[in-house]
Order: sequence, then C-alpha cells, then structure tokens
Amino acid sequence: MSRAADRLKVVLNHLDRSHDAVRASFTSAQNVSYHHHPQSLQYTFDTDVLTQEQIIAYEENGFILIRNLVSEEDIDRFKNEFERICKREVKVPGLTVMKDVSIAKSEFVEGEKAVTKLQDYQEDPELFRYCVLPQILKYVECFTGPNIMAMHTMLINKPPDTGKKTSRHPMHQDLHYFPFRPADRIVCSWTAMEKVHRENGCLVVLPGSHRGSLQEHDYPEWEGGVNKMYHGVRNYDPNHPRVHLEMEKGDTVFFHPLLIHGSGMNQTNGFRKAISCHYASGDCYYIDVNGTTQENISNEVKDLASRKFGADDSVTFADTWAIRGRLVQGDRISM
Ligand SMILES: CC(C)CC(=O)SCCNC(=O)CCNC(=O)[C@H](O)C(C)(C)COP(=O)(O)OP(=O)(O)OC[C@H]1O[C@@H](n2cnc3c(N)ncnc32)[C@H](O)[C@@H]1OP(=O)(O)O
Ligand SMILES: Nc1ncnc2c1ncn2[C@@H]1O[C@H](COP(=O)(O)OP(=O)(O)OP(=O)(O)O)[C@@H](O)[C@H]1O
Ligand SMILES: O=C(O)CCC(=O)C(=O)O
Ligand SMILES: [Fe+2]
Ligand SMILES: [Mg+2]
Repeated sequence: MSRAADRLKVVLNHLDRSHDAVRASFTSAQNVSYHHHPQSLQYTFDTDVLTQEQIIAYEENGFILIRNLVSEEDIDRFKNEFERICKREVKVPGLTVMKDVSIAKSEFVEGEKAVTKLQDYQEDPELFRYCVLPQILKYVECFTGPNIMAMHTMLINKPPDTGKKTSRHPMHQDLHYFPFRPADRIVCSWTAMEKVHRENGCLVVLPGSHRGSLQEHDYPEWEGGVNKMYHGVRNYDPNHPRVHLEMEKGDTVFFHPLLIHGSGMNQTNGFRKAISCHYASGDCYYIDVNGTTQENISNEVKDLASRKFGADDSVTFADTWAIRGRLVQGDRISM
C-alpha cells in the first residue's frame, strides 16, 4: 500500500472508534444528529500539509488551532491600516464600519474606540494581504481544495463592554449567513491580533458541533440589546460543554461553518482585535434560501443592501455574496 493510503487507513480507523465518544457528549437538547460513519475523510483533503493528528482533530472537532502562523510584522501592518481607516485617512469602497449597539445608541465616540468591526475589506489591498498569505492558503486548501474564493472579510475590534453585555457575540453557525454550499468546502480562518483570553472575550466553541445540521437562528433575548445581525442559535443550552480558545498574537484557528461558536464579554479596558476571512471552494454553488431557516438573515441583508447601495428587488441574497467574493487561488468555477 502507498504511504498516503496507509496514512488514510490509520486516520479512518481512529475516527471510527472515537466518533461514538463524541456523539455521546452531545445532549439531545442541542438537536444535533449524526449519521457520519467515515468511509473516507469528509471534512479534509490529505495533501501532506496536515499531520495525522490535525486531520483527526478537524474531522472530530471541526477546528484546528495553528500557533504562531502570522508574523508580528504582518499583524502590526493590519493594525496600522485599521487605525488609518478609523481616522478616515483612507476610504475603502464597500467597507462596512460597525459600531457596538450600546455605543452607537448612547455616547458620541470618535475613531477606533467606536468601531466594533470592519466588514468587507476586500478592496483594501493592505488588509486583503491577510487573505492571500501563503501560509494561510496552504491550510485553507486542505478544506476547500485548490480553487479558493475569499468570500467574507472582517477585522473585529471587540470593545470593552459598556456594562450592557453587548460586546458578546451569541453562539452561532456561520453557515446561517451563507447561501452557498457545500458546507464542507467552506472554512473560516481567524487570527488573533493580540493575546486573546477569557477576560477579553476569546472565541468559545462547541467541539464536534460541525457534524450537526444548520440550526434555526434568531436574535437572542438579551436585556441590554444585541448588535445588528448578531443572530444566535435558538434554544442555546448554556450548560453544553464548550472550549475557550485562548490564543497568542499570530495564532490562527481554522473552523468549519457549522461549528457552533461565539465570544464572551470583553471585561478588560482594551479592544480585542482579530482578523478573519471566510473561504469557499471556487466549485461551490449558490442556493435559494427562501423557505429555509436562512430566510430571516437573507431579508435583513437585502434590506441593508437596498438602503446602503440602493439595490432593488432583483438583487438576491446570493448576489450580495457574489459581488464581494474574490478569487485568491485556482479557478472561479461556479461562484
Ligand atoms: C459569518 C459572519 C457574516 C457573521 C457576522 O459577521 S454577524 C454580524 C454581521 N454584521 C453585519 O453585517 C454588520 C451590520 N451592521 C451594519 O451594517 C451597520 O453597522 C448598521 C447597523 C447599518 C449601522 O450603520 P450606520 O447606518 O452607518 O450607523 P449609524 O451610526 O448611522 O446608525 C444608524 C442606526 O443604526 C443603529 N445602529 C448602529 N449600530 C448598530 C448596531 N451595531 N446594532 C444595532 N443598531 C445599530 C443606530 O443606533 C441608528 O439607529 P437609529 O438612531 O436610527 O434608531
Ligand atoms: N442565550 C444565549 N444565546 C446564544 N449565545 C449565548 C447565550 N448566552 C451566552 N451566549 C454565548 O456564550 C458564549 C460564552 O459567553 P459568556 O458571556 O458566558 O462568556 P464566558 O467566556 O463564559 O465568560 P465568563 O468567564 O464570564 O463566564 C458567548 O459566545 C456568548 O455570547
Ligand atoms: O471575533 C469574534 O468575536 C467572533 C466573530 C464571529 O464569530 C463572526 O463574526 O462570525
Ligand atoms: Fe462566526
Ligand atoms: Mg460565562
């Protein structure tokens, strides 16, 4: 047998045995169903980039954390560009600058202290460098395959909580926002721009939840308010076993779009920064989400597009994604 085939056999054997344990760790309240019995790898391509342990970890948990993947120098450049954008020294076409809801609705705050998140930075060459870093794409290819589209770009500047707990990001699955498939050929890369830990609101994940299905999402009923479009999974069970991903500057997590994740309150005085990109295979295809659980977010996105860009009814949810997507490797086949 070839070396690759040997490797695959070892991995599949391991997965077959360990899946029962992962299955058992989920409560029925979370309504996660498993049908997965591995005949081959479902979530990864074995391209000799990932170790056996990393393949097993991603297949089982739905994420892998790679330490020290992005250099300090690159991160400082992203941070510097973020500051220039906040000071309005550069204007980026298509960029959304989002303020925290409790800051936007109360005090007048200027500059980066008002900004919770930049979204859609694909037209900013300095920030978009993140999406084409070779060491990132090398890992992304293990999940998407060789044709790679950068579909969604964000720089998150989680502010110190104002006391209303609005700095939290409710537990969600990113696939809720995406009208393209297959889910297994989509991956998020999320890089800490400084030390992130429980106190400043690191990512919180439910390992193995990527093996469930897309759940219904809605605004959580939070007293202090919720940020626009921060939908959470319905009936979230706070007692579910979860993992806090504490990371150093430059550490990067790659995760599946069905993985349930969120982030806690920022209880420090600093702004917790991270940069991320969602990638999809250039072979993915758009779906119509009308009549599905994604209809609520689709309507919100289309509303915003019509207010912001004067888009008319003929602009679909899928169009709003196709416009933002950028090819970063290989061919743009059907996206
Ligand atoms: C996988 C991935 C996609 C997952 C996610 O990223 S989930 C989060 C997705 N988030 C987004 O797509 C960003 C959505 N936000 C935006 O588009 C913008 O921030 C807007 C909500 C439209 C506000 O922008 P803009 O109109 O420039 O802001 P203004 O300061 O002029 O405020 C206009 C009215 O909006 C309110 N507002 C501002 N920021 C927020 C907020 N964060 N949450 C809820 N409401 C907000 C603001 O209070 C104001 O309301 P009124 O005074 O008109 O009642
Ligand atoms: N009702 C809910 N619906 C969806 N997500 C929620 C809900 N309640 C909490 N979360 C999410 O659960 C995750 C953990 O939040 P929490 O505020 O408990 O942080 P934490 O890291 O546990 O902090 P602490 O150390 O203070 O307990 C966050 O993503 C938060 O937004
Ligand atoms: O950085 C965070 O707090 C998580 C953001 C996130 O999960 C998202 O925007 O989809
Ligand atoms: Fe997310
Ligand atoms: Mg807690």
